[in-house]
Amino acid sequence: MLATGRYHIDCAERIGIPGGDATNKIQHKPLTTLPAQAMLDEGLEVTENFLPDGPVTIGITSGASGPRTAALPAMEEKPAEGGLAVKAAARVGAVQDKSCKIGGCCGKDTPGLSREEVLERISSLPNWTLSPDGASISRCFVAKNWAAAMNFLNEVSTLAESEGHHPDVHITSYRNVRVDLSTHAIGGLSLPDFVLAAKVDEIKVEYSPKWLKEHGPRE
Ligand SMILES: C[C@H](O)[C@H](O)[C@H]1CNC2=NC(N)=NC(=O)C2=N1
Repeated sequence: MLATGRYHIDCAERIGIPGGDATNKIQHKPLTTLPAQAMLDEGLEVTENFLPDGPVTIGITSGASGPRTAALPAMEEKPAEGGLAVKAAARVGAVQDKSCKIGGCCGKDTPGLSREEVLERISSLPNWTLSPDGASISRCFVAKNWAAAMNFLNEVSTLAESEGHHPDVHITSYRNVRVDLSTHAIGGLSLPDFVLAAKVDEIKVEYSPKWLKEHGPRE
């Protein structure tokens, strides 16, 4: 039995690279790439012909804390047009709900994250805090003025629409900004929340100089 490689993927969509491309490919996270980078689809590699010709035995594990709902479909689905991943992802609700592109799922079947996964992922998002009930993450800051607050939230809005995943946004006292993220469909946190949070952190902010002095520089 030919030994194949071992690949770290976050959802079945990474197999076969959806879009009708049923070739023998896998997009995976090398050990040298940090989870926070992978959440932004950075540092991923595509390995072609990752399965050898002829009969193979594939072992699939969702790992100690990975969601079974993400691994099971990959086991049950027969390879089909568009690759195993597209069929499997459809079972996880990704393809059915095209509006949400991040992580490929935003429906009632969206796998929630375990407490351990939430704590691991939020540790790579220093601007964000976990709600007391563990069901959402928030980012708060004071902007320079109303225009700065609105400019930021307008960019958040454009990002949310392009990703099909939407935060709750607030402006109080004309420039205090708060962004809350959770996955409404499951009433809790899932991968899309952390991916969107990382992308929100890439938006330039004009902070209140006083707030910035009190809270330290923001990257
Ligand atoms: C139909 C629509 O795509 C879905 O309701 C999407 C929209 N944006 C979403 N955003 C968030 N945060 N959670 C969701 O469950 C969600 N679902």
